[in-house]
Amino acid sequence: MSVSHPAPNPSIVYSFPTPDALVDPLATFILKAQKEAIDKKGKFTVALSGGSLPKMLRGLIGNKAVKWDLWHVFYADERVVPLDHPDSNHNLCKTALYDQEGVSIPEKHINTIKPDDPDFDFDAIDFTSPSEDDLETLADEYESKLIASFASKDSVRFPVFDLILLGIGEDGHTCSLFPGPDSAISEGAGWVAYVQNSPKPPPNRITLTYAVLNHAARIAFVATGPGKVDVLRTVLDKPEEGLPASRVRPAFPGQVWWFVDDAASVKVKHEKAEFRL
Ligand SMILES: O=C(O)[C@H](O)[C@@H](O)[C@H](O)[C@H](O)COP(=O)(O)O
Repeated sequence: MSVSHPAPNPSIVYSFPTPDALVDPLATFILKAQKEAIDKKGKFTVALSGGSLPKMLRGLIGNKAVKWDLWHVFYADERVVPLDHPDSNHNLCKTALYDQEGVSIPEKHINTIKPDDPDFDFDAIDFTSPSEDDLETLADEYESKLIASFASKDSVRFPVFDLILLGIGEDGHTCSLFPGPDSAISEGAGWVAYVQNSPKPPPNRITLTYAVLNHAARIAFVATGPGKVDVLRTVLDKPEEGLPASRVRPAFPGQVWWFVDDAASVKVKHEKAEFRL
C-alpha cells in the first residue's frame, strides 16, 4: 500500500524596504514561535546559523516577552574552529546575542560543538587540519546532544525543532549544505554531517542535514542585500534547479518563511505576503 505524504506548504515571503525594517517583524515572528512551543511543551528549541543572521536577532534584545531561560539552542551549522575563534558561529552568536544585556539563556542550554564526553579533548584538535576521525566524532557527539535534548533515537526518528533560522549564500548553500556532488548530505543521512573542503571558508564544518531541516516545525530564512538577488530568484522561482536552499521543504505542517529586503527580492516573482501575525 502506498502512503501519500501531504505536500510541503509553499514558502511565505515577507520583503521589507531595508534590512533594519525586518528586525522587529523577525523578533515578533520568533516570539510567536516561542509562545506556541512553550505553551505546548514548556521549552523552545531553536537552531541558529552564522553569517549575518545573529545580528538580525537584535530585535529580541531587551524584549521582556522573550523567555530566555526556556530557550534550547543548537547550531544549524558550525565551523570546526575553537569556540572563541572569530569564525565560530557560537562566538558570533555569543557576541551578538548571548552577551547582550538581559539575554540569559542558561549555558547548559547552549549546545556548542564541544563534546560533553570528558574523554574527548576538544581543545587538542588540530584545527588547521582536523583529522577525519575528529570530524566524525564531532558530528556524532553533536548528534548525541540532539538525541539527549529531543528524546532517544528509538522513540523519535528525527528531532523536530520549533524553529530553525537559516541564511543563504550566493551559491544557494544554506547551513553547510553546499551545491555540487558533495551535497551527498542527503535525506538518507543521519542528523548531523561533517563537511571538508567547504567552498566557503573555513573548510571544516559540521551541519544539520536536510533530513533534520525537513522535520522542523518552522524554518525562517533571512537574506538581505543585492548580493542575494540572483540566488533568491532561483531558489524561490525555480526550485526545480535543486539548490540546497530549495531542498529545505519541511513536510506538512512544517512551513518555510523568508524574511528578506527589497534589494534582495527585487527579481523574485513568487508572491510576497504582507507581514502580519
Ligand atoms: O556558517 C555559515 O557560513 C552559515 O551558517 C551559512 O550557511 C550562512 O548562513 C550563509 O553563508 C549566509 O551568510 P550571510 O548571511 O553572511 O550572507
